[in-house]
Amino acid sequence: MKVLVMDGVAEKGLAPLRQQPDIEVVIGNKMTEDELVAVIGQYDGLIVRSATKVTARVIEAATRLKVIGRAGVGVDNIDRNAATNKGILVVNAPDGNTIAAAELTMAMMLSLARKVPMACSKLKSGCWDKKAFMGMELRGKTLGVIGLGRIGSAVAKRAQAMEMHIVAYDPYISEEHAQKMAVELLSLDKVFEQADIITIHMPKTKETYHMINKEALEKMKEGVRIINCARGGIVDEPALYEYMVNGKVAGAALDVFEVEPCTENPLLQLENFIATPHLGASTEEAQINVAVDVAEEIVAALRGDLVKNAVNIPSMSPKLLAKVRPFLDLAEKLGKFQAQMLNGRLEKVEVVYSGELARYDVNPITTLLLKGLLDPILQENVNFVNAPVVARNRGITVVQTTTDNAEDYNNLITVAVYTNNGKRLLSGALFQGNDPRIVNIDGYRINAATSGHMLVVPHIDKPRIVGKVGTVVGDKDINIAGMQVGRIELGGKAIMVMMVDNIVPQCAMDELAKIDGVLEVKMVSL
Ligand SMILES: NC(=O)c1ccc[n+]([C@@H]2O[C@H](COP(=O)([O-])OP(=O)(O)OC[C@H]3O[C@@H](n4cnc5c(N)ncnc54)[C@H](O)[C@@H]3O)[C@@H](O)[C@H]2O)c1
Ligand SMILES: O=C(O)CC[C@@H](O)C(=O)O
Repeated sequence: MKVLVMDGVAEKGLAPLRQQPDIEVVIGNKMTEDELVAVIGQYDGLIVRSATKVTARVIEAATRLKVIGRAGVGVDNIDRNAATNKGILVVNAPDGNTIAAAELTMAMMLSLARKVPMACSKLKSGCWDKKAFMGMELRGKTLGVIGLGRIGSAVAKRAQAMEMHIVAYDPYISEEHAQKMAVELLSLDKVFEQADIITIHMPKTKETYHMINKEALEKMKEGVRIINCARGGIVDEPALYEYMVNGKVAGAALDVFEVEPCTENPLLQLENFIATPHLGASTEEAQINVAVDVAEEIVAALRGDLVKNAVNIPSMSPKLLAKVRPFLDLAEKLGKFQAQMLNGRLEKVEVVYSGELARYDVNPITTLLLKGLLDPILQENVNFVNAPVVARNRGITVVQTTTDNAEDYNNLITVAVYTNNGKRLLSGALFQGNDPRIVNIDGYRINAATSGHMLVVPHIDKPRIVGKVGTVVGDKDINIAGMQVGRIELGGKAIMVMMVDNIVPQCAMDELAKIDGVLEVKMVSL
């Protein structure tokens, strides 16, 4: 396998990749989109920071690519929709540069308050000017944090040590988190009204694009100071320029710009404006951290293991993953089983999670079930990343529900698939926490393993059917390893599940179908 590493990702952090004997690491130089399009087809993995743009064209040309890793947080340089549609996993390294970005924010705040960069450059130009650089203390001032995630929280904590009062706006975090941090959660307008300094720590999205615009600046305090170490484009730069020139904004510090690299921006001419060239993550520690994190994720993804920081699939903590993992395997097997039992065009999938499972986030389990179900029946590659999108694109309705009632089991996954020819039901459970079993097919109770080859024969419950089926299979020199028969009532419909050591050939299946009382014959290999 080959992994292309772009954008000067720290070599020291690539050790987890370099240690893999079957993975070749190729360090790429800066490339245009066309150049990347020309070479990307050779790679199984790609690692970028922010400079390389992984566009839809690049993804289209990436015929073997399985994973794109971002050595950092923001994935706005990667076309996630295109990657998801193609089944390419996108992972990031969200924790490694939190402190670096928070410390740069503190540096920006202190620089704005004490005008350090301006005083320094004046002195270096030969002018000892004490009067021009009267500063402001941070103690007692109100800091408005917009986006109280990892970096926003780290900034709040540091600012509290400087005896600042912290208010924050973040519609997606809990009151409890804010309370724990001793941060007052307010509406955006209230933050604008109260803050002496505003610092931005959220992603660039449709919602946050130009959030700091004329209207917002109008609502802020006279003499406000603004910091953005998150993403360019959240601050409307011409509006900021206008409000700095008219004096409403006393100072601003930007590490990120709408267009980067940024060397021509009018803001750079302003005395009270501080700029750095996207240095938030530029510490040796952060670069090694993010490189190690992303390299480990790439290895996991290429090995088919679940990753911790996927941005286009449901993620889970390692602790939760350990608990849920056996259910993921069971769900995939149930999907695969159903795929081989299907008769007709798939229209709807209903999954019911019962018992202890109802306590977990079941979305990833449904995703694996869909992968198991759709991958064998579709021409396109269906994986953990694109399974829900593939189902949606094909008009297959997916419904999932949870219930505490698992009948006789501690946990139970029941999947009903609906086709134009009717409904097929299958249930599986984990016995003793890690022994996956199929416990019900179309309402017939059975107890079958989720591995190997199975001949599934719905039939009429009457003498000599089992024997005849066994004879046909035996005549083909196929060993029968075990058998289960499930029936609801004597003489009614029943199901036979025969565990066989080899796949039963089609000619034998045709012969079986002709046996009087046999209703259907399906070969299932898990
Ligand atoms: N300058 C740099 O080099 C650098 C380095 C690291 C991270 N970053 C950027 O910093 C930002 C924050 O990173 P993080 O690790 O703290 O991410 P995070 O995901 O931990 O936090 C982002 C927070 O923003 C909040 N948010 C989302 N939409 C919002 C909205 N409309 N209004 C208010 N809050 C909103 C989220 O709820 C979340 O709490 C990201 O954009 C990241 O790309 C920049
Ligand atoms: O890689 C970098 O230098 C910047 C990373 C930063 O913007 C991020 O979002 O993690």
